[in-house]
Amino acid sequence: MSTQVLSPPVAAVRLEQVTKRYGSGPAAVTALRGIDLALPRGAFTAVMGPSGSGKSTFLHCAAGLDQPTSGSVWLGDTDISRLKPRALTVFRRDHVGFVFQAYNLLPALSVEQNITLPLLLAGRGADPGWLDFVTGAVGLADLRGRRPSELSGGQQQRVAIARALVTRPDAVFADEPTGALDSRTGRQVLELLRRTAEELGQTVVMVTHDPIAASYADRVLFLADGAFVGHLDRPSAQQVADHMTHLGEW
Ligand SMILES: Nc1ncnc2c1ncn2[C@@H]1O[C@H](COP(=O)(O)OP(=O)(O)OP(=O)(O)O)[C@@H](O)[C@H]1O
Repeated sequence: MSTQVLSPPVAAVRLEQVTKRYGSGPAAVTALRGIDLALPRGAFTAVMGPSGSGKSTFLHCAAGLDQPTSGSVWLGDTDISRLKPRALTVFRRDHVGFVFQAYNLLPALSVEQNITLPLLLAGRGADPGWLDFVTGAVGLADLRGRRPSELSGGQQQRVAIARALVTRPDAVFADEPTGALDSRTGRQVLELLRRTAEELGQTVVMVTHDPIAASYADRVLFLADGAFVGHLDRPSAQQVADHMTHLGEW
């Protein structure tokens, strides 16, 4: 009888003993304290925590925008903490999607040109089927020729989400993606992020201050003083808010 040995699936995002210190000597600040974390493919994860708990630092280290002081960060099967700056830039462009509070669209380019910009920069052609799918999924099929100035804030954020998805990245990292939107438009953007995880199997990691935004995630991780101190699965906004009050001021 043979025994089949199945290797565990590779996590989309994995941090091993990640520490981040800013500065040195008595003024040094330890923003992340030995983070160990593995996020499965296709999961929508929200990260919450009080101001100064290390959320932005975590996102920047996990997404390869900043280097940890020690420890390793893996995206798919690549240890990005070992990459040299040039290789890291190329890796990020091809394997990581970003959505920020500011949409960062290029005003002179059309919706479609903004969406396909990461492919252009990578010297890759767009797969027309995937481009159509992504553009339709974010509800922009009829607006492909418009300029960003001819779009609402929510529509501009949807262009940014499509741009983040177009390379089929290992993970999409979102930093307060609804911070500049009214609550109704914000909910549509959150619903879209949730659908990209559910329907496209896209791994999404979102940092937010907003318990309602966090309640759209499969799992909410709580960060306090540079360490993860708990999580809630598919919580309501009220449960997230209650948990946050236990962590102190926010
Ligand atoms: N470039 C930097 N130099 C020195 N200290 C920094 C730097 N960036 C962040 N810090 C410190 O690291 C800690 C974590 O900061 P970080 O911005 O990651 O927290 P945060 O949870 O995102 O905060 P907020 O919710 O207020 O945006 C804080 O004490 C902050 O003052």
